[in-house]
Amino acid sequence: MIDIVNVTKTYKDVKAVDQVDLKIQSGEIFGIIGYSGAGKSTLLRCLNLLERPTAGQIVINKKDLTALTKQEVRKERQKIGMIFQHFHLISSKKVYDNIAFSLKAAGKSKEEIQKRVPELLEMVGLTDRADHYPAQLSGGQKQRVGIARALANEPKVLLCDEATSALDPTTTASILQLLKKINETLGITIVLITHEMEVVRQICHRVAVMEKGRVIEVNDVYELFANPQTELTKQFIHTVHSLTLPERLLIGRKGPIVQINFRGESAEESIIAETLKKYAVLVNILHGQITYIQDRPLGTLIVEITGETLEIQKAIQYITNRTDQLEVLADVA
Ligand SMILES: Nc1ncnc2c1ncn2[C@@H]1O[C@H](COP(=O)(O)OP(=O)(O)OP(=O)(O)O)[C@@H](O)[C@H]1O
Repeated sequence: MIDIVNVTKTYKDVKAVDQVDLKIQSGEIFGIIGYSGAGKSTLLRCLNLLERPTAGQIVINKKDLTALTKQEVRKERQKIGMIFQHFHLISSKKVYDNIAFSLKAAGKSKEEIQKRVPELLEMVGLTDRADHYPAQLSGGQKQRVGIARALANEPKVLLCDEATSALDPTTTASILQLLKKINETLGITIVLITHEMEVVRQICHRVAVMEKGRVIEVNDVYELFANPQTELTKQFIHTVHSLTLPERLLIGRKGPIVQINFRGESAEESIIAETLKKYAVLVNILHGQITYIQDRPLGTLIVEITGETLEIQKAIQYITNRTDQLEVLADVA
């Protein structure tokens, strides 16, 4: 659906985007995560040619946008909606007219506009706010207007530029749910950029991690959480799923302390109970967490295992075979 082919964007001596290759599938919610300055916004803006790549191609639905004239690009851009962190609404226009504005710009008739705006208001849950001005709305409501406006001309792709970064966690969750609904019911491909792993966890199917203009890791979101390949990805994951054991819990222990990572079905099985039945060990749970990603559990448990050395070794081997990963955090001397 969207092919980003070896795209580079340079500003004087800054390589904001550096040889990025990505394929985004139709109907996907694709996240791009990175710290400030990683090049996310620039890459996103290259997708609808708000920024023209210095090198490389943007191919959407088999059409190479980088090969089109300015006028042709303007036409293609109508098939790509965009929403922004700070909403970019017209403050002097009411909600209804903010949405009608993009329909007018696309040359829609008065009748079409009168039919379409109420549909859009209903879709984003703002039917009763049509006559309000942006200043009379909450941040979440403003973003809903932004979404309605972006969907007005029935785009195939929706680009989201840090769309929830200005919102509180509850409002963020409701906007993400709305985006998910739009993706599922209208089949629109969504590309979103964010610096928050929680946003990726909540709605993305796949994600690319960016650093210094480059994509350093791309994966299905669950796989990325379960098996991160780079330090930066691990840092992002730790913001959502991580366990740090207080130092004092490591002192005076009688057996090894192990961290067990469970994924998929193994997170829901009674592996610890079965270990206790099979081997003469005691398992003392010190810390634990289960995170759900795309409705699949990813669990981490930190336990102390005590008993005879041989039994402990057998128990560790058994747990290792049954789970995704086991790491001995502290062994007894
Ligand atoms: N118009 C511009 N002129 C010059 N340099 C730019 C321009 N836009 C971006 N840059 C530079 O390109 C790099 C990437 O910026 P970009 O905004 O794409 O990163 P980002 O990951 O989206 O960060 P943020 O989340 O802070 O917006 C930065 O070093 C930035 O200073």
